[in-house]
Order: sequence, then structure tokens, then C-alpha cells
Amino acid sequence: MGMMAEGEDPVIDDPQVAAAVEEYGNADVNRPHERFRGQYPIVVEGLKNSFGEHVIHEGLSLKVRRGEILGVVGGSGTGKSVLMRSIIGLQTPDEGHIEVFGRSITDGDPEEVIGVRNRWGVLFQGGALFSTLTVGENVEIPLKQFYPDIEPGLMHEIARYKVLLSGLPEDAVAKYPSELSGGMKKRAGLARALALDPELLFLDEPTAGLDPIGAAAFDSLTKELQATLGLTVFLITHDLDTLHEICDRVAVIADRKVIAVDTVPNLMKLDHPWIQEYFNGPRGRAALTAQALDELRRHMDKPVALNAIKALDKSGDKKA
Ligand SMILES: Nc1ncnc2c1ncn2[C@@H]1O[C@H](COP(=O)(O)OP(=O)(O)OP(=O)(O)O)[C@@H](O)[C@H]1O
Repeated sequence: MGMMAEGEDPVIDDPQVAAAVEEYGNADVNRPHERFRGQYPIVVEGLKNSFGEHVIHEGLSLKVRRGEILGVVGGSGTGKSVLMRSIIGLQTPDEGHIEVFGRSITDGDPEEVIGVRNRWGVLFQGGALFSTLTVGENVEIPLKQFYPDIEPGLMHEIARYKVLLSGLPEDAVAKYPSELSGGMKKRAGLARALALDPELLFLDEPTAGLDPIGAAAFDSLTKELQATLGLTVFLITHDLDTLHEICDRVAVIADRKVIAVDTVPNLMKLDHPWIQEYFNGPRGRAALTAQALDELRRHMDKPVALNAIKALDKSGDKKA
């Protein structure tokens, strides 16, 4: 086989497979389970968003790599949610271009956009569950919307599986959102976001409002799902522990654009005042110490690590 550019589909050598592809349409057709093979499932270029006189984004560009957990941070009101809403087509920008899975969201054919909407899942801030429906029924909504012909028994079974996949007990399927704790509601929202086996997962402040143990558990679940399901995750968060623990890279929004995208250690070296305040301020330092402790605990059998943990714990006590 000749050289293949990144993101290109492989040449089909097998005549039977080639005939089947010919019959059912090639990779450009919106087949439900076509998977994106390019390098960047999300590409945003020159985005401008405003509400009246209030300009939120101007000249904002961002590329999300396939398979990464990308954290998105920025001060309150810098437009993290508006960016997410633009990417999923809920907010029409004034200017700029957005592609998801290589298809234009901003000026694409509406049919095409519908063809990509079943390939992402979204957990909105607060979960956005329908209060009059059970958890199982909430998870079935996207299934009914995109695959109305699936028979009800199978639909219930898929929903039950997604609920379990999100770490909820089986009996949560029949419960109403009001019967769930905050952490369980987030998991139910996640189960719904996973309903269509997405390749791309959008999480808006998933650990906000959770206690530290619940937040850490949700982070582990996100990491596990990314690794096992091969997801790309776009994760808006204020949670420094989340950034340190699970994000491959972090995009920082300030001054109406993405001012940097990099790993947390690399971002911490940058001279921007907001970045310094955020990552190197007292809360940033505490998160870093917590991560260092976690890392050391993984090597507890080693005497050096044990001593280091003791020393770090003591220095934490002094600060507190
Ligand atoms: N539909 C809307 N109409 C008018 N203004 C809006 C609308 N949606 C968002 N905004 C404004 O856009 C700005 C950015 O909002 P956004 O919710 O994206 O911020 P954010 O970075 O997610 O903030 P936070 O961290 O507080 O959640 C805010 O000033 C908000 O008031």
C-alpha cells in the first residue's frame, strides 16, 4: 500500500468489501457508525461570538486532538459554555469556521450537521435531566430521536447498559432524578450522553457541586471511559484536581481567545497573569501537592516514597 496522509481512509483492496462500500455508499456518506480517523475531530478557526455590544470571543481558534481529554479553563464569563454551544451547533457565531469530524458546523448542509450530531454526547451543566422521566427513560431519549425503529425491549436494554456503564446501580434505571444525589444525577446525565456510543464527549463542569471524593470518582470514570471507549473529551472545568489528574492538555480562554493549549506543567511556565494566578496560586499549589501525593502512593512500597509522603503531608499541615 502506498503512503497514506494522516486522516485519510485506507485504500480498500478486497473487491467484496469495495463492492459493499459501493452499494452502501462511501465513507463520505453519513453512515451511523463511521468513525473519524483524522487527527483533529474538532477544529475551530477565527470564531467570533457576541451578544449585542458584548463581544465574548474574537479570533478564537482551537484544535482538539483525537483521543485526548482536553480541559477548557478560563475566568467566569469568558465564554467556555458559549464555545461548547458553538461547536455543537446551538449557538450561531458571528464569524469563523467550525468543523467536527471534518464536517462544517457553521456553514454546512443542515442534513450533514444532523449526520454528526449522533456522534457526540453532551453532559450539560447541572445534568439537564427531564424530571418527569425516569433515568432509563432519560437515557432512551436520544435513542428514540435518532433510532426510532429500535424495538422497545432492546431500547430498555441499551439504556440499562449505559446506566451501569456510568457507574450507577441497576435500580437507578427506574428512579426519578429527584430521588438521586448530585453525583448520581451527573452519572445519569453521563449515561444519556453515552446513549449513542459517541466518539466525542462534551462535559460542562461535570464535578461542580460534588464533594472531593465524588469529584475524584467522576474523574476516574471519565478517564476510564476515554481509555476503554476511545473517546475524545472536551471538558469545561474550574476543578484544578481534574486538570492535573486526567487532562492530557488544557486550553486557556482569556482576552476573548484561546491564549494557550498545552499540558498543565507547560502552562505553569507561561508568563500570563491569569495563568500564573490560576495554576500557581494557593489552590493551584494545593492541587499539585495532592497529585504528587497520589503519584507517590502508587509507589508506596518504596521507602523513599514513604518518607517523601510524610514530608509532603507535614508541609500540607503547616499550610492549613
Ligand atoms: N444567550 C445569551 N444571551 C446573552 N448573553 C449570553 C448568553 N449566553 C451567554 N451569555 C453571556 O456570555 C458570557 C459567557 O458566558 P458563558 O456561560 O459561556 O461563560 P463561562 O465561561 O462558561 O462562565 P462560567 O465559568 O461562569 O460558567 C457571559 O457574560 C454570559 O452572560
